[in-house]
Amino acid sequence: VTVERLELVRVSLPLVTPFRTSFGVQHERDALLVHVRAREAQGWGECVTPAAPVYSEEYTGGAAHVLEHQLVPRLLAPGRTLRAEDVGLRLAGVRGHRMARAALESALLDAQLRAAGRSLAVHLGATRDRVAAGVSVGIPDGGIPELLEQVEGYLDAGYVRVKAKVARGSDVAPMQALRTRFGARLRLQVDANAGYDPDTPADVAALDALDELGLLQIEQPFAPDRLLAHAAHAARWRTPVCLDESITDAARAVEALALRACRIVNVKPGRVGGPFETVRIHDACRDRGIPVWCGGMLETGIGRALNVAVAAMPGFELPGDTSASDRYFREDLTDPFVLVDGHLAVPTTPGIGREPRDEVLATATRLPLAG
Ligand SMILES: CC(=O)N[C@@H](Cc1ccc2ccccc2c1)C(=O)O
Ligand SMILES: [Mg+2]
Repeated sequence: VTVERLELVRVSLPLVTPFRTSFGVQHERDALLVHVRAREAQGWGECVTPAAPVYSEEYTGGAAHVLEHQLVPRLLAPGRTLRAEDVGLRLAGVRGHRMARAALESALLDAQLRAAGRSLAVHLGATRDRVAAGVSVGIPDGGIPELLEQVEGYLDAGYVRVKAKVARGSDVAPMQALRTRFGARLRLQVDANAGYDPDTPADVAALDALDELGLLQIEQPFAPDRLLAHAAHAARWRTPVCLDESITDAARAVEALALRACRIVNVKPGRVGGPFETVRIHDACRDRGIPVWCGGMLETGIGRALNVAVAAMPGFELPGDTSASDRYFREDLTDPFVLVDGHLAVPTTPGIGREPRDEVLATATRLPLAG
């Protein structure tokens, strides 16, 4: 497509319930979107960074800065007519900033596919027209009683599996309470968001105790770079280790698998640099018989639309965190994703199949990057 105007759009959406993880608590989603106006069509992408560098090194202010001062100028230097497939090449000289890149690449791909009248799901070779939805449950302020209440509500809503956040001091007891309340049949996994230290005996003891609870996975117990530590403990545990923050791109995924650091991968298009790196990770895991699932970063409907199309790809055989819009927002930025029989419908219209609603955009701040 030929880019005529490129803007950053920043909008904050309140969360329906506070979302606490081992790295902090969120009360709203401060979203950063890339809006591409090309001659042929418009496109939208979402940068999944948190407001602070607590999940990875990236954060929204830094992403906005690197997009404005580094990524967009490089992208448009050779000329404004380009394909989404060229973004990786044009940004090849830049290290990291994968969440910022992902927003740019997916916005361009959205515009390109809209211009071609082709849905993202078809473009990605999706094989499903609806995807099973799991749910990620934070550490509630109200402790175990509130956790049981929240999980009950999500199971009633139809979510097919529950992922519970764990952290030092909030791990074995709440998970045992879920087992006691919902029985061995509850499809339950945990996500530590890198909150434990492999060299702290008490931390390892807590994880060893979680390993006794028949969980589907233990996600990212240790820091993202500690692949050997994950491998050492994965070998001791019955419960498969899933990595999220560690898996920054396909090359890292291949190394993590070769080191046996994990047996499952949480793939997030917004984390790994965009749809094309996502396909590379999907293919690398599939070639090695490693199941993947699509994680979430509290995206608005823009990022959620990308995730749902990705979750419909063949290798995404495990339910992910692509929950319905109302899990996070009373009013989504786009038409909502609604849970039906525990599944979300994959958009079939051109591009990502969602765009921001004008009334919510009215509250947004715009930063022109190229025009
Ligand atoms: C659904 C889920 O658990 N997501 C992340 C954690 C997470 C939590 C809170 C966030 C807030 C702002 C941006 C990104 C965030 C990511 C995860 O899988 O590890
Ligand atoms: Mg995670």
